[in-house]
Amino acid sequence: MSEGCTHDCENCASKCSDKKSLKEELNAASSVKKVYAVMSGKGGVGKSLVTSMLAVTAQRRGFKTAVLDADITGPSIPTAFNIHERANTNMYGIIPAVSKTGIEIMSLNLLLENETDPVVWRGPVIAGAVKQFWTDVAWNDVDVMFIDMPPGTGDVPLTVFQSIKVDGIVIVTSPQELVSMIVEKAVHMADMMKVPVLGIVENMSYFECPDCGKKHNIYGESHVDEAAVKFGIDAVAKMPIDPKFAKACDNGEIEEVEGGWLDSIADKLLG
Ligand SMILES: Nc1ncnc2c1ncn2[C@@H]1O[C@H](COP(=O)(O)OP(=O)(O)OP(=O)(O)O)[C@@H](O)[C@H]1O
Repeated sequence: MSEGCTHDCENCASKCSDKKSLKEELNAASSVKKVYAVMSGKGGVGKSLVTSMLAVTAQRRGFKTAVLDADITGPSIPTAFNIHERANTNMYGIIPAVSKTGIEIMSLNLLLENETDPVVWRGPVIAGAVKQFWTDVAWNDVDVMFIDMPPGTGDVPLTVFQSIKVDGIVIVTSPQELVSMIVEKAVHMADMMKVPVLGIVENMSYFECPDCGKKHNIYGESHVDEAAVKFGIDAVAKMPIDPKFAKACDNGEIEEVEGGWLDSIADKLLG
């Protein structure tokens, strides 16, 4: 152990001979090729909506897709995909739920007796549950997995980056946020974790009048393009405010939503 040991071998610059990786082994029966984390600076900006829509886009493009819902205390992914059953297990581990179009999903809601039960757990227990979604779930030959992260840059995002091999990050913001600051925090965390930020989505960017098609910046002018240039992020997407998104999430119909708002991000992630 070196004198300057930080006990964080993944990110420590010391050249110790006994460096240990904190990365967790994927379940032995699983295969997951690429993993992308979807982050936001605060709750309610549409991170779960963007995660779901990216997953739907990937599945439509022919990639075997999965969603790991790491938003343990506010899981909204199962509802968006109309999944309300409990998860089963077999000799290989926990079997993820499968959506109508074949997307594999794991969320704490699939393990609760009642999906309305609150999860009143401390940080390390929550972080442990997320790790188990990687080590104990039998993901079946997945090409691309999206992780719906809890908002912010706290305990659970840290655990995800330390224990799971993440290939890239997508940041979701809204025009009301101090975009530059939010993006900068996420970019710094990504740098520390040595994971590239591949795209930014500005959700609720504008409202498009259904009668005349004019776009209105309800929450003010967008600054996401400036932030993207500042931090060298080349894939930017803007999603409108549209009640059909909220309705689709609430009714479990996210796989029926059509539109290419996230194509620039999907092109970057999926090629
Ligand atoms: N562009 C949009 N237009 C209309 N409704 C939206 C839009 N984006 C998100 N919503 C709705 O806003 C609510 C919050 O969205 P969502 O759950 O995706 O946010 P979140 O950032 O994941 O929140 P949290 O981190 O608290 O889970 C949902 O009901 C969702 O359907």
